[in-house]
Amino acid sequence: MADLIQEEQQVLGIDDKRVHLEGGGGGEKDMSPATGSSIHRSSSRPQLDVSKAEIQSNVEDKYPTILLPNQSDDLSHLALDIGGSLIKLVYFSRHEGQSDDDKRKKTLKERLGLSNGNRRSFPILGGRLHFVKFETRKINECLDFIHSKQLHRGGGLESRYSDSVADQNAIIKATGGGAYKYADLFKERLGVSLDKEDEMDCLVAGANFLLKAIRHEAFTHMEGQKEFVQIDPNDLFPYLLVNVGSGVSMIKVDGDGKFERVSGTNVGGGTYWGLGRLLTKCKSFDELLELSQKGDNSTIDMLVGDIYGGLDYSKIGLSASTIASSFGKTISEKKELENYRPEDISLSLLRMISYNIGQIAYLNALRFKLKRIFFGGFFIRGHAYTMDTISFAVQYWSNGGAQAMFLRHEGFLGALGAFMSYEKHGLDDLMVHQLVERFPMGAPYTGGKIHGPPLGDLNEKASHRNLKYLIYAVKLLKIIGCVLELISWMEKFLQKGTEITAPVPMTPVAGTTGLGGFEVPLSKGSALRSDASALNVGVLHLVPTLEVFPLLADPKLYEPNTIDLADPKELEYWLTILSEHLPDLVDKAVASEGGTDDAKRRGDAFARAFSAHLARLMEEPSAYGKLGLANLLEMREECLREFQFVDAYRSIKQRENEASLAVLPDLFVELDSMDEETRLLTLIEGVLAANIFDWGSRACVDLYHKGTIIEIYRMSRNKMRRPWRVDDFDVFKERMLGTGDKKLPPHRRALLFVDNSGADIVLGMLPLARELLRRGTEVVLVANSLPALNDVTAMELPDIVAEAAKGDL
Ligand SMILES: Nc1ncnc2c1ncn2[C@@H]1O[C@H](COP(=O)(O)OP(=O)(O)O)[C@@H](O)[C@H]1O
Ligand SMILES: CC(C)(COP(=O)(O)O)[C@@H](O)C(=O)NCCC(=O)O
Ligand SMILES: [Mn+2]
Repeated sequence: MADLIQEEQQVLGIDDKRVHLEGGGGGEKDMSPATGSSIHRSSSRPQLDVSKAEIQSNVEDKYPTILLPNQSDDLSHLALDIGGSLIKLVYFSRHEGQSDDDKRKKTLKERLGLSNGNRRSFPILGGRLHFVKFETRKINECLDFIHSKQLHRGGGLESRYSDSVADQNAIIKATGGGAYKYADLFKERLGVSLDKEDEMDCLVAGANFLLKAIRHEAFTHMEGQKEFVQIDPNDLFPYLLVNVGSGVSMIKVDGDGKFERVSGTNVGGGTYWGLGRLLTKCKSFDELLELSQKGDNSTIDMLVGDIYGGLDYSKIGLSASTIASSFGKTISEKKELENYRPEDISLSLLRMISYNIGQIAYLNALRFKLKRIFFGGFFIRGHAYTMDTISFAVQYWSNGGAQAMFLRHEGFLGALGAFMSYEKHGLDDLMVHQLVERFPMGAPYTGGKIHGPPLGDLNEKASHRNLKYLIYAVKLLKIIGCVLELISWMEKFLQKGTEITAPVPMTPVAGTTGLGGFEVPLSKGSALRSDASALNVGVLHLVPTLEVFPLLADPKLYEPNTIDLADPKELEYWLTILSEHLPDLVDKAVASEGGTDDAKRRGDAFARAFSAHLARLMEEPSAYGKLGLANLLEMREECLREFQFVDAYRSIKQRENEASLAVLPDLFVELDSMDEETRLLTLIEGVLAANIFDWGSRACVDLYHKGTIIEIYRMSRNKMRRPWRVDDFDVFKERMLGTGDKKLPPHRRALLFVDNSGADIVLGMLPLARELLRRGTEVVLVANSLPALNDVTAMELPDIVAEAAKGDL
């Protein structure tokens, strides 16, 4: 067993079977001096330079940092798109723990109670892309934001440069008309120069990047139904990009950097907002959009039926309910503006402009024989009615030949494009799986503390607590997606325990639209959150070391979500499971932090925030993009982490590891008494039997109460009857033991992907690893880098293995 801790032993970190190729040994693909930096290019701007990288390690340091000798602190990380209506910001922040975050790491280390040792570390390289927007007329708020986050100073908050000397040379990439208009203001207020990038170049670069790099970025929206489309990056071009900002640009895109602006219209987002404001006195765009949801446009629009005495004009295919003339009814001399409902005006206007844009887009697609049209720009605003109207126009006029698609990062194309124009960050080289979208889960992660007493006794009956969470969830639901407001709301809520007014999702309205073909979509998917910053666009986490395991039979087909939650029944089932499991999880999380008052408060806040997300998903399954089970579970872990629960199952894992380690020597004796063939079968049966110890499964949790670990393990092992559901044992046996005289050399290296703590790793996987090591095979244990339920993490493995080795005499 001492073999297990020999130098060859490596531990890799994985997130759902995507492997971080990091840590020591041969896994450090991205850091090896030999491979150098694949994203290194010569340019004036610095980037994440991984050439000559090495792991810094000394005996006491369990978390040695990765030294990037060629890495400047000054990562290019902010770009702007200053449009006629809105300023869009895209900025990059490095992952915590990479630079000056050692303090946090120390406390994490202390909290986990980890011992010393000369072990390899698993730092997370990379960073996050954030998306924020401001109204152009409130540019000062934007300047304040940039200043408060020190985004204009190259290295962000952790910048070494503390005064303005370095800033005088700072350059920020900027696009949109405002890059010209406000250049002096930026120089004056922040001391930075705006490096102007062409708006069309940026729109195209942003769209191409998103469509290639983000899974399920594009979707269709027809009659209230959103469907994500997976675009094949090799079959993307040509397409028509329609950016609906203040005005509308239509661009035929033939490749990266290959495009032509073929058309445009001055009837765009600014027209809807401007005319709408004049006609309805609305104070904000969202208010105007919200009004439209309660509108009935048949009081404003002149329908075919109004002209034809209620009849269809079927000869040319027009039904009585088709709009013949937008706003045509308002010619009536008997009525003035105040006699019309603002709701109806807003809907009529929205429909007129959306339909017109859809129609012009189609005509241009026809002109250039383009089948796919992507619509971006903040006019879309993820609004169901807008998207349905555009889709309807495209579909109707093209007879189904062309398809309208929308983008989740709709309004950020230009800003992303400007961001990409920094030559050296190498973002464009990234593969699909290296960007992982994460959503702020509601914790006051800006550094604010959760104040006040825990709300309610955590030992209350589960059902009561479920109900309580549900009520809070409904309240919280009103504000999810609105990060900045959410934080202050959450803090206030926890301080006072009273309801604070928050933006309310709009109620469903159904009615005639005169659109000729479909009704006003229900509020499903159309709820507006009056945020100026967040939409439902998550932060894109850039994880340059996250790779799909290359030795999978077909890595391209790898899909971490084993269950697709697109089926409403499946979704309801899982949301219910997670909801029911919540009180139990909170108890464990609180216990893992010593059951302190602070932990209880955080536990309570976590439960409310997570319930709110569940409720939101129940209402709108695609609120956060395409959803699979793995995403849902990851969301829960993210949420726990945001509420500072570093490892909710820590004490359970410890207990189970100890219990399993205590019986491991007996198991070794039992295994060693067997002949080779029986032992091999018993080992594999053991792997299968031990894997049932999973706290994610209700049935298993019930089982735990019925016996000791070794009893349950033996019972399960004895119950194994071949053939198993997936049974390759005969092939495996032949490879391991050979047939007759034919013996094969041992495997050179085996990667064991390990799952749960306790019996699974100790009684299942380690005996198998030991067997392989005895045969001279190098063994690599591959585990999650971050805790998830009772999963064993890469960081925990060395201690477990060391303990196990003690029992192998
Ligand atoms: N919070 C908001 N304030 C103003 N306009 C908004 C808002 N949200 C969406 N819009 C719509 O988006 C349009 C601006 O879209 P955008 O793509 O940012 O264009 P621009 O680059 O011209 O600012 C506005 O004209 C309006 O129709
Ligand atoms: C001038 C613009 C490129 C500016 O971009 P915006 O701020 O609207 O995003 C755009 O408003 C536009 O394309 N307008 C339409 C002009 C026309 O083709 O008639
Ligand atoms: Mn724009």
